[in-house]
Amino acid sequence: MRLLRVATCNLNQWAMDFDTNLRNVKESISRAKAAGAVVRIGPELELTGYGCEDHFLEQDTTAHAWECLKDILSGDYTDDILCSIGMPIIFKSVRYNCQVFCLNRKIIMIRPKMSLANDGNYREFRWFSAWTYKDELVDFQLPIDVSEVIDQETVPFGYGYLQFLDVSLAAETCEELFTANAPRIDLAFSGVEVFMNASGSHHQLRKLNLRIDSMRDATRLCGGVYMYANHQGCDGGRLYYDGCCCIAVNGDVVAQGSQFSLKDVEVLDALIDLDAVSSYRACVSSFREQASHVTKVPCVKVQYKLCQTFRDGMIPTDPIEVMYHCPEEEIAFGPSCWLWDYLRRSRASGFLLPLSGGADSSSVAAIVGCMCQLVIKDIDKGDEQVKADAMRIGQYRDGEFPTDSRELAKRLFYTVYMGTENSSEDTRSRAKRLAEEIGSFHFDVPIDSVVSAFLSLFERLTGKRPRYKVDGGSHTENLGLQNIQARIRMVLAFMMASLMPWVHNKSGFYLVLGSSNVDEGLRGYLTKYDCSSADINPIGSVSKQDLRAFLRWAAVHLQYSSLAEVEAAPPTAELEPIRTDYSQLDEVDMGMTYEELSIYGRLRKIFRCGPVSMFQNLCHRWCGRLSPSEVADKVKHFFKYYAINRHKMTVLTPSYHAESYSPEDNRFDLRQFLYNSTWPYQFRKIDQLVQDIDKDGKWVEDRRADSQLRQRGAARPAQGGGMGVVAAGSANPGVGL
Ligand SMILES: Nc1ncnc2c1ncn2[C@@H]1O[C@H](COP(=O)(O)OP(=O)(O)OC[C@H]2O[C@@H]([n+]3cccc(C(=O)O)c3)[C@H](O)[C@@H]2O)[C@@H](O)[C@H]1O
Ligand SMILES: Nc1ncnc2c1ncn2[C@@H]1O[C@H](COP(=O)(O)OP(=O)(O)OP(=O)(O)O)[C@@H](O)[C@H]1O
Ligand SMILES: NC(=O)CC[C@H](N)C(=O)O
Repeated sequence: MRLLRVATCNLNQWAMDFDTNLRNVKESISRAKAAGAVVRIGPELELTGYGCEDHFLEQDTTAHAWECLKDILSGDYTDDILCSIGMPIIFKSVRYNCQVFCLNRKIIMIRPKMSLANDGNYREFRWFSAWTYKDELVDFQLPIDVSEVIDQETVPFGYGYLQFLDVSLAAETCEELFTANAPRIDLAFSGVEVFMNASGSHHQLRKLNLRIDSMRDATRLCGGVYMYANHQGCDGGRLYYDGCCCIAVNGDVVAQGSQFSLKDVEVLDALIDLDAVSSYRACVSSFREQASHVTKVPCVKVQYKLCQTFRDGMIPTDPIEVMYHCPEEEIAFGPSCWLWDYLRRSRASGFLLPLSGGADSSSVAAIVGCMCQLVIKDIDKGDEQVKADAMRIGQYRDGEFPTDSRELAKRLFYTVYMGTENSSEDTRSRAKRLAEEIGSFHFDVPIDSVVSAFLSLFERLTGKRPRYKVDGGSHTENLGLQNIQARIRMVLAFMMASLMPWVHNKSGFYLVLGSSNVDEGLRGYLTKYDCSSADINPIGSVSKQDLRAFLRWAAVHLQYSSLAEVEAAPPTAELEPIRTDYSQLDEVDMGMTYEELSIYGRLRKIFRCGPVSMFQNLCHRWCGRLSPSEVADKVKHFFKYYAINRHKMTVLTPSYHAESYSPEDNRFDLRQFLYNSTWPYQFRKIDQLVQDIDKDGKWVEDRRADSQLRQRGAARPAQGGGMGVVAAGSANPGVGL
């Protein structure tokens, strides 16, 4: 029996912070060795951090990565352990995203990434080239200072595998796991048993199963061992890399790391029986057939043994049940870990949140509360890094440290209710109760005097005083009066965030948290530069529906029981006067429900629908419920407001990326922001389609019959009728992960 102990890791790297990154890489190698592992893999571009973006264009970045690698190779880190280390490398003036294989203070091979990630949040082609040459490995001349230290001039560079005396291994870098023509197929046919995947992969709600299924499928179809390493944390941007390093063997996961954690380094190891891999492959007839006439893959022969032979007490690691968090937990833990990294790295002293007692800001408050709970749990478990960070941020003195999440929240979390004459006692008291449950330092500040000061100033200036709609004012007056309340809140929030530490004899500043959600952003149902303009926003790409589920979950699991009431209340901005016959409600104001908004959002972004194809899809989906002309009205209404308000996305507070239908304009959903909001061409086409449908009524009948059949469970493929129908509820995003 050939036994191989392998180790993979989650590292919390920080783009461009070479000290932190190098320390974590070294720590992970030391821990892998301590566990007896002879193979260690780290995340993609771990020495620089994955999110360096245009810093990759600077020669310094690559040069510093080489300096860090030289440092590692100068010590005993790589003695008796094969390490794959991720870094950028320039070869013949072209930059590649590489896994560098090191053993016993030498570099034995460099494998450049062959399929770059370029969808959604990823833009690797902007900084790197994909390696496409597959025929042979080429010689790479090492930088002179590295060459002198490790006494080696060149190293094989390119696509290939490492043939040790007793095992063969190869890289498959992040995106390559998800490509149709994955390298592992030819590699497996060439006898490679261990695939080492260095990843930089971010969290997105409900996505983890795609990653795990890909690894399971990869090793189920090809046999073999799959080692997956990932970043974990906020490395300086909107993404949260969600770790979950793992090891899979022949279709089973045998080790799984955490998805959300405050730890800087997590190492996972497993003992693998490699003979089980060859036995698994050799028993599949079709695998044998295909492997017998495979294209030749270049390899580097290494005269070294990595495996151990069986001894008593050496038991290969058993398969485990994979653990998935439910979406509510993902919303709780992902954003709270991201906030913790942001807080400790920004060197701020805490957060300030305008807390309205509504669903959105209450969700953000609960996420900060969850962050405090996680910090206390990790301190209890003995995590010295978390403890040191918490002591510094909370400004604990004389060896004191936090032991209670509410006490910690009191130090690093201000919440402010900023009521006006339009606010209700319900929201005011809900905000207060939630603040008590979380432990935040809460303020209840009436802002009417400031609002009326502005209105008086305006009146002095123009001789006119606007009135609310309910008092006979026009739409413009009504909006103006709402927006001034909202914007005053933003100014006060920033003022308090910068001055409250001074008031409380503390150093530093607080970061203002925003709480607009993805649906409001898409519809533009927010005041530009009001409390939606903050420093960072943990829920900016979470949908209202998911937030409501989260609130129900958090009421129980985070023990903030007031959230149940928050969730049950109808969403309202409370910017207009409440009368016996009128109270402002979000869904009425918007002219659409949050549920509808979520559907529009998914169709627009995930399924790439313009107005016409959205109309076609919804005609099908809502058939029997709405007539085509009603569907047309709804779609036009949505696109009109989406277009009018798109400019608001350009100044959206940077927010945690959680959703594949995020309309975030800066990095993810790149579109113009000045539209013809009447969409004349597209709306005319929709009108024409409605007319055609109405003309013979046949289409409606067909669709109705279809829908009845479906309801009776008579599943049959959707008859698109040239309508390009997609299932809006489908989990298949059809875009890069
Ligand atoms: N094409 C364009 N490019 C760049 N900027 C453009 C623009 N068109 C308008 N603008 C600018 O945008 C302004 C209009 O946007 P904005 O000032 O936001 O005002 P607006 O969108 O008209 O009104 C805000 C809406 O948000 C709602 N709301 C709901 C819930 C909560 C809150 C809240 O704040 O708490 C607000 C409120 O009820 C109202 O319907 C214009 O006055 C102009 O300054
Ligand atoms: N009375 C208030 N006190 C403090 N902050 C407020 C108040 N009203 C609104 N805000 C802030 O402005 C943001 C936008 O207000 P809006 O009425 O749109 O709320 P929302 O987006 O529905 O969120 P929520 O569900 O938290 O009320 C809120 O999330 C909150 O941060
Ligand atoms: N860094 C990458 O190659 C990313 C690949 C893929 N889009 C993911 O999220 O996992």
